[in-house]
Amino acid sequence: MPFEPMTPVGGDEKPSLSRSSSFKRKLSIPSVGYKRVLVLGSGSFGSCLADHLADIGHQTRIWARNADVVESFNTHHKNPKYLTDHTFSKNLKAVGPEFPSFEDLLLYNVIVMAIPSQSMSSVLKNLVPLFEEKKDKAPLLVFANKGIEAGSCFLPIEIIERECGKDIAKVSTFLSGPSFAKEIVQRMPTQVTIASFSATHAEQACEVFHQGHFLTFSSTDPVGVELAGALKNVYAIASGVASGLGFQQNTRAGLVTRASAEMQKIGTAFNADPLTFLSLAGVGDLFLTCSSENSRNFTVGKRLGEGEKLDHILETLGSTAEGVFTAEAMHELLGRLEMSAPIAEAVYDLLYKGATAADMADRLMGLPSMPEMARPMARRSSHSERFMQAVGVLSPAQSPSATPGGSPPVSRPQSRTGINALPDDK
Ligand SMILES: NC(=O)c1ccc[n+]([C@@H]2O[C@H](COP(=O)([O-])OP(=O)(O)OC[C@H]3O[C@@H](n4cnc5c(N)ncnc54)[C@H](O)[C@@H]3O)[C@@H](O)[C@H]2O)c1
Ligand SMILES: O=P(O)(O)OC[C@H](O)CO
Repeated sequence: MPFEPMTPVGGDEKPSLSRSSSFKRKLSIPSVGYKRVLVLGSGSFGSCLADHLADIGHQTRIWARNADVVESFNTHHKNPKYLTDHTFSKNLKAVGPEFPSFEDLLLYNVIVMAIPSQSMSSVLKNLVPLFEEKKDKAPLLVFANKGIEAGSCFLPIEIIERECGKDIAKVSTFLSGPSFAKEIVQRMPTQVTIASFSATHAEQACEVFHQGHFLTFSSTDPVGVELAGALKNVYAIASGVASGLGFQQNTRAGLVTRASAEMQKIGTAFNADPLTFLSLAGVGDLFLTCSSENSRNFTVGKRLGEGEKLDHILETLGSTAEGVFTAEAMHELLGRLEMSAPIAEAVYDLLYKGATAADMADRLMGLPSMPEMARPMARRSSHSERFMQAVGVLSPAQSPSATPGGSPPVSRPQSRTGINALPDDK
């Protein structure tokens, strides 16, 4: 589908927030100018981000692998499967069901990927010829998925490095934070983090998305942001279980706080900045997802707590609950890290080992008393070191094998909060 000349959609006129609620802000032209954006993935999140980007003036195409979805977007401005009540921006056009050709991919200067983490790799492979051709002039890449790949236990940035190389991984950007798609399409005020090892790319991505109802904050801690986004889904399942069992606010607040401590501890092993876990992508998304039935992960947990079987829940959920896969990957990862995280482990046993919701509650409330706060400890594993070396944030000279008798220097600032290492660290 050819592009018009690079002017704002609708000429010089600012697009209006036609479907906004009482919260209306004047739109401004993004400071990076209008872009040609391709959104890959036409589920809830890809659709809502494409709607936002088209509405604020970017020439936006959404790729759907289903012909009916393409037809419905282009004819009725509707997604027949997700966010079905919403009428999408008339400026948004769909392409597909075939993946865009190499020549078409050359037209875009921003590519947003909103494919569930377990399928991300297969879609990413289609972009490799583009990256090989464009080398350091690759389009700005924004990844919006929140999960860990089962089997490899890879974060999205590691999948990118594996499929596309470290040069692409280093400039990729990751959008995360408290952001239910169904609220974004209603133009409810939403705030997110966009992170990259490249501050320039993170800031550029922020400028593409930033508008009155959708605020962006940049970060240079993509690993912390991705870990937080993936892990909160597992803890949302735990919080849902508590709700399904009939527990109330004390339980949830305690669970979320201990979940935050587990997340910081795991983050430390990945050399993530502990402060990231206090950000929008950290506690922001953790609070949101652990406290709302609009969360699919919370819903899975709640239905398990009420006694439903996992297979039936997943068959009838109708949308992706990343936490189910991430719980399995996290179990494997915790083993490799030689680290315990009792809540995450209890979710794994509930999903994969036949434990019941009541078993889970007994186990977590049967933990011994312990100091709540412990000194932070950097517990980097060979898993995280391999990855950090691959993307160039750790040189081989800094690895433990090159540092007789001790851990290598850790480049991130040390936490003063003291809550990122739990007292049961081995
Ligand atoms: N929905 C939200 O509110 C929300 C918010 C923030 C982040 N996210 C994250 O965004 C990611 C996508 O979630 P979602 O809510 O859009 O999921 P969804 O279940 O609503 O949709 C998933 C979409 O991906 C498509 N898809 C799956 N495998 C594919 C493949 N191999 N090739 C092409 N398309 C494929 C499906 O057809 C579907 O359109 C997840 O990682 C999720 O955690 C979602
Ligand atoms: O519906 P969930 O549980 O996948 O959560 C969606 C988003 O991650 C919320 O920020």
